[in-house]
Amino acid sequence: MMNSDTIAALASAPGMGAVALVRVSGPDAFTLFGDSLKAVPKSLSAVADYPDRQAVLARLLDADGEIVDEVLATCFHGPRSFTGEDVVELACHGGVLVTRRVLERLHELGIRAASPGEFSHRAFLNGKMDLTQAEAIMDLISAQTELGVRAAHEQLQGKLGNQSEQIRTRLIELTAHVEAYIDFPDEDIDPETGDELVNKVDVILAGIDKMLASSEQGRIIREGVRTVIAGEPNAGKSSLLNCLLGYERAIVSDLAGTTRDTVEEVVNVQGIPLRLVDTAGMRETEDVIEQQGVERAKMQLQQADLVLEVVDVSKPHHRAVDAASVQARHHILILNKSDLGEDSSWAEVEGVRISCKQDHGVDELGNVIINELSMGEGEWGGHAVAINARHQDCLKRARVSMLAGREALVDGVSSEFISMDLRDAMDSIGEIAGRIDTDDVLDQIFSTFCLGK
Ligand SMILES: Nc1nc2c(c(=O)[nH]1)N(C=O)[C@@H](CNc1ccc(C(=O)N[C@@H](CCC(=O)O)C(=O)O)cc1)CN2
Ligand SMILES: Nc1nc2c(ncn2[C@@H]2O[C@H](COP(=O)(O)OP(=O)(O)OP(=O)(O)O)[C@@H](O)[C@H]2O)c(=O)[nH]1
Ligand SMILES: [Mg+2]
Repeated sequence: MMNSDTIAALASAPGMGAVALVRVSGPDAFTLFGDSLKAVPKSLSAVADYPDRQAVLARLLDADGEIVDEVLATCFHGPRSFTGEDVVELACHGGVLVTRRVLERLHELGIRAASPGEFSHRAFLNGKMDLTQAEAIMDLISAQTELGVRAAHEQLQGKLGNQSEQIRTRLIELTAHVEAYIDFPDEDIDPETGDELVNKVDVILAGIDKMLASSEQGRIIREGVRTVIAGEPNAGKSSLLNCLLGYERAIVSDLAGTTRDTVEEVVNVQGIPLRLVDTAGMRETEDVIEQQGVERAKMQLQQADLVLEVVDVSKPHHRAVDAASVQARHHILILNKSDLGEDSSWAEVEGVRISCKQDHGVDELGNVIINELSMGEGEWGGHAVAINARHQDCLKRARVSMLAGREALVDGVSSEFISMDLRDAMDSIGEIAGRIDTDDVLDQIFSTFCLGK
């Protein structure tokens, strides 16, 4: 069992900062130090005697008794620690060489290097947090916007895990009710009870659907919206990218065909991360390099969540982006260069009128984007917890089982079969908080964590 090892890793960023934090966790976290960690206060001889959760000035010594580093050591006596095991945290001097020496010394003492996510994995196995909370830690670290941080914090507090557990509790009650009939094979579920059970199924299904409804928001918060700026050459696509970013990232010129390769940047629009991709203007061309640029633009269009199609509103109506080639669910037409006056052919056309040159209408465009994505405070701000792809998969499977169970109920199928569907649903829901996952699944989830977590 992995938990018999005592492990160590750098918890802070490597090679940076004045102080680096090295975490040691495991059953022998205190004893393995032996005489190698010498507290400055003479009254403290063994690490196990250090006062719980108090920083102690100490010297880490090598095999010859030479100083490896002067550290502040803090002991957390299990189970009251992050992992639930005995933990020693060493606040060392920062710097690549010092921290490397400290880790090497720990390995000499029999403390193994932790793998990515191993601390969180242990915390999970020791019941310190559920799987959604463990996932929230990584979301928190990789959050790109305030909203991302807020959503991760809510999940870390257990909101999502509680929601799924609530559904699971309802399911347990319902299953018990259905299974009460199994012991009496001659007794069918009477119609009145049948209706009552169907209602209960529907309440549970509604709960599942409510959680599922946050999946797009979840993906947007965690990964950002793949936003592709496309249109004909010279329409002002690169100007729009620069406008949204607030600095001159891409080359802008009055020559059609300026942008060749795609240019990618992340921009924060009202708390929502947009992964902006500026592309080459779409046109038939003899230029081989430009042709490749246009090919790349087309490829980007196929992967987009949101397409910002830019046209030059001062010129006669023409659209280079073939609407049929856009698979994105969200598509916004941007009528740029409104400062030059609008050609009458655009009069009836709906879209957002802006001028990148005068920085006019760009804030309004932000509002339109947020509305288009249903990410406004009103729609979204109230319940900042959003599910990830794994949760979505569990919920979808639960949904399928619930629908099968519902059908069986309505058809008056024997309660044994109904109960099997309900139990499948229960298992799928349980996977969200990590109740019944196999070691393989857990290893896979935690291996995506960063080292030291
Ligand atoms: N120095 C340090 N800072 C850190 C962490 C850490 O591990 N070490 N964390 C790592 O991510 C985060 C804090 N998370 C933590 C969560 C729980 C416990 C803990 O000791 N829990 C015990 C005691 C709770 C109590 O006081 O009652 C427990 O759950 O039993 C520690 C850190 C951020 N800052
Ligand atoms: N008057 C006016 N000119 C603009 C506006 N936006 C962009 N331009 C100008 O239009 C020209 C083309 O702008 P770009 O941003 O390079 O256009 P693009 O769509 O990226 O062009 P390609 O990369 O060649 O496909 C530049 O001279 C810009 O200064 C605008 O709102 N008003
Ligand atoms: Mg360009």
